[in-house]
Amino acid sequence: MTTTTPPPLALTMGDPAGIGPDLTLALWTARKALSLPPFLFIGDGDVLRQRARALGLDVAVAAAEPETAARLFPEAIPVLASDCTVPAVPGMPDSRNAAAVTGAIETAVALTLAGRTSAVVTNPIAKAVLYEAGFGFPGHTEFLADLSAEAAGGRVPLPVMLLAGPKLRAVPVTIHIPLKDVPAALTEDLIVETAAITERDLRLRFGIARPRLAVAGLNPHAGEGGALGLEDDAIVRPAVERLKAAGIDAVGPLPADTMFHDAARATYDVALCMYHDQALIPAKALGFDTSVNATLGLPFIRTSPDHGTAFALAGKGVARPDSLLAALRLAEELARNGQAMKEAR
Ligand SMILES: NC(=O)C1=CN([C@@H]2O[C@H](COP(=O)(O)OP(=O)(O)OC[C@H]3O[C@@H](n4cnc5c(N)ncnc54)[C@H](O)[C@@H]3O)[C@@H](O)[C@H]2O)C=CC1
Ligand SMILES: NCC(=O)COP(=O)(O)O
Repeated sequence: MTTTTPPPLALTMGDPAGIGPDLTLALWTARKALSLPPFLFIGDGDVLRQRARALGLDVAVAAAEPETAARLFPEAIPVLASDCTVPAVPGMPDSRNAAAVTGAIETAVALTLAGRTSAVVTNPIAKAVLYEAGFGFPGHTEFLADLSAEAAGGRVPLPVMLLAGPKLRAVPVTIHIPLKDVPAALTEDLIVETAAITERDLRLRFGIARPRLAVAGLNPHAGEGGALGLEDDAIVRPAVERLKAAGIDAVGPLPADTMFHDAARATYDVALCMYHDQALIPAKALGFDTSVNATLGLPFIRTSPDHGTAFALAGKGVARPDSLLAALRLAEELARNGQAMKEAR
């Protein structure tokens, strides 16, 4: 059993004009009551100071390194600088600050891979704002996979998006692509690889001894025997058969419209969905404030709130910090499980 204090979580700034700073401040202000896990905020300290003033919060901010963050945390928000180019105005994103946003993510990954922070927790980014500045990835998920290549042995790992909440865990097999491109992107291999990563991470990181996977069909009624689409029988069903042959507890293809009600959800640990909204609509409908977006398949732990930048709420003190809190707690738990696994080896 270890007696050492685990490294802090690395919490990235996200879009400085979004609600990330509000949520960070709200949680830190309630740190004692919440027994908040210590984090190192990677971003612009002035953004936190200015937002605290706007919200009437008495918050101290202190320059820190991972090694000093936990000691400083009771008195101040520890900040490792990734500074904005122009002042951040709540609700008014500016692509000139893109380098500070993406730089914070890069730093968080590097620190976590080096073992100096225990997990990456990301505040929301606005994808379109980053695209304007030339960001070449659809979102965090794909960017984080790219940043993992060296640590993963030189190959960009397949990142798996998991929405995890108290009522549902759901994984979209295809992620940030237009709906019209989904059928072509959906292959037997992609389903099998995504399912295998999900099964392994649920077992090893989440401690579910034998995860039960429910695999959704792509088409209405899972294709209705081919009358409503061919992909379910041609692609999804053979993938499920391969998973079963590999010893994974998988069923499907299931009609997606009847797999998210209470009784259906009780029969599985994770729903494997064929496209983004098939997974994220039920996840957010069942737990917008309690679900966490975690990335599986990476050589480090990453979690995030399930929501976005909510620009209309930034600087107003009304954004709910529950999902970010859940993300910090899940990151702490997964890091603890990972540490216990290492020590048990
Ligand atoms: N992990 C990430 O970085 C994510 C980023 N996004 C980005 O966020 C931007 C805005 O996306 P939207 O689709 O508008 O989603 P959004 O999640 O920002 O907002 C959707 C609705 O939920 C409300 N809302 C969101 N978070 C809230 C909170 N904590 N408390 C109270 N109400 C909250 C908003 O006011 C809005 O009505 C986009 O640029 C998108 O790319 C979206 C999802 C995740
Ligand atoms: N809708 C979920 C989302 O956009 C989050 O994506 P990511 O930035 O975590 O890849």
